[in-house]
Amino acid sequence: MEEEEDRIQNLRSKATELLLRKEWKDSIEVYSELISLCHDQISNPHQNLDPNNLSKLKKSLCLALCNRAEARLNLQDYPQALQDCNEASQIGNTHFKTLLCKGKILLSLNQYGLALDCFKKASLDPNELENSEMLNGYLEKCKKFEFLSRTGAIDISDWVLNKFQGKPPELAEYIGSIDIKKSDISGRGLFATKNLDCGNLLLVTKAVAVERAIVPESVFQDSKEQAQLDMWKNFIDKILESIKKCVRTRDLICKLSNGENEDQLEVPDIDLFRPDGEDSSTFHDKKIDKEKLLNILDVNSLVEELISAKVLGKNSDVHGIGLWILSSFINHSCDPNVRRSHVGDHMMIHACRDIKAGEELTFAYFDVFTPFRDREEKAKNWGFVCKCKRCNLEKGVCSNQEMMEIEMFLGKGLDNGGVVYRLEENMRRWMVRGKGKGYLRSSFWRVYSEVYESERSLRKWGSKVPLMENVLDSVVDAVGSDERIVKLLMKGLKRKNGHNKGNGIVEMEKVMKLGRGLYGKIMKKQTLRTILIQLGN
Ligand SMILES: C[S@@+](CC[C@H](N)C(=O)[O-])C[C@H]1O[C@@H](n2cnc3c(N)ncnc32)[C@H](O)[C@@H]1O
Repeated sequence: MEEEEDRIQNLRSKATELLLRKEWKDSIEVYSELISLCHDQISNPHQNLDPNNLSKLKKSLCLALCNRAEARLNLQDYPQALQDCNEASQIGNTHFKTLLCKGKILLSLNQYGLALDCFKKASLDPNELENSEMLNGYLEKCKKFEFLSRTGAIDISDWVLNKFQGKPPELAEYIGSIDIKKSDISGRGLFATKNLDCGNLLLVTKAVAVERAIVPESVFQDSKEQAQLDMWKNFIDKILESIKKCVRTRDLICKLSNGENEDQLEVPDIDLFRPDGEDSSTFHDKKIDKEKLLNILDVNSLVEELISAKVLGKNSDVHGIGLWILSSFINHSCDPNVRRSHVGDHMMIHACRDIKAGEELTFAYFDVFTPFRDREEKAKNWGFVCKCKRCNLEKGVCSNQEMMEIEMFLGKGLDNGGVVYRLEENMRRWMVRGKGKGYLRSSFWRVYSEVYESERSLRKWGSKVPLMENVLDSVVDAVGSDERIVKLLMKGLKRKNGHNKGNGIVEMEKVMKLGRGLYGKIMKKQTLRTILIQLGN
């Protein structure tokens, strides 16, 4: 018996030393040995332990489990760390260290409400007053995140005003008024469950993994391709690592499309994707083969679009690829109604126009300011034929002989004003009206924008082409807000009002509405105004 006690004592000292040295993997190994020794001692029927020894053993076991959980937490192995904490709580359910560790794990898993309960319980321990400042920090963070995940009241103004420097703001995950349903476009899609205003936040979701690399535009094509290949390989490794650590992540990834028989796929309950929802124990230990995983990543991974890169023209050489699970249910449309923006590893989705309850949410997988045939090619690279309303309409128009001629002229450097004039004339003859006009103008955005940007073109064609404001209104109506529209509008305003006279209130209101469509209502009005003015410079 004494011998066993000495062994326990030795293992404990060794493990503690490793833990203090932050040698997580080694400390886990020694703690595992210690834990199984404690288990053997407690359950051995020949031991005849007196209550005092039994209580001492249980205390050692509880502490070892909790310390192993701490080491696992540091390796981001949350499910196993949580299991250790749960076992430790069965032995001593008010053990301060266990409650603190469990709270930290739950916070990392974005389970804010449950984490808050742990920290609150820990704060009741009268023997831990010296830790109250640290505990208050966690309590405040949990309360803030719990509020944000319930309301989506996110404001990133300070970071934006600081020119996106420093660490991006910490965001809570948030699922707004959305649901997963069968889609008329393909397979499943995300849908609005209530009427939404342009700019409303719908989803904040953290990536399973993101891999970023600097790929300078100036390098040779070969080096660029190699850098992208390396990035993709590292990204896959990161995903494999997350899957190995967490059955829940693996099961959720398994629910994504691999591009085959999408219409037969089941429609999962959106609650499965809520961090505070299902417990990981309800998930099944299914295997996912590597080929299926690669197909899933191929269909669902997205390239980051960084706000800072777009607004300030900075970091444009930084490329990132990531997998965001819930937003992977969003189908593409060339006439999208939501947009995404990226802050750190979080993707935020907001309405880029007013949306009616029951409408499917769609964003653009690729640039929609390009002619039908280019988009058709891009969709093909994604592995699908686009079934959106706009493509259906343009498919008919674009097979028209005259339209083909116009497209041919585009490549031949013909006067852009002439192309716009012909296109407008033809739309009149083909009786293309309403949204259809906006669709075609968006498809030929390059020529329209070049005409409106050039004083020379405007002098020559100004009386024969429609007013820029009318064209921009129809394009916004067709494809929603876009940086390029705001840029042109701001330039037009400058031209009209002169450089120093400021912008008209009514016009600025219009630009602000476009800004809300671009970035969502996640910034104070003044901050949004500042970045929109920068966009026009
Ligand atoms: C990221 S997933 C979108 C969610 C998917 N529909 C599902 O059920 O999981 C991308 C896949 O959806 C389909 N898809 C998305 N947008 C589409 C569109 N506009 N037209 C046709 N298929 C589309 C394609 O099969 C594409 O590979």
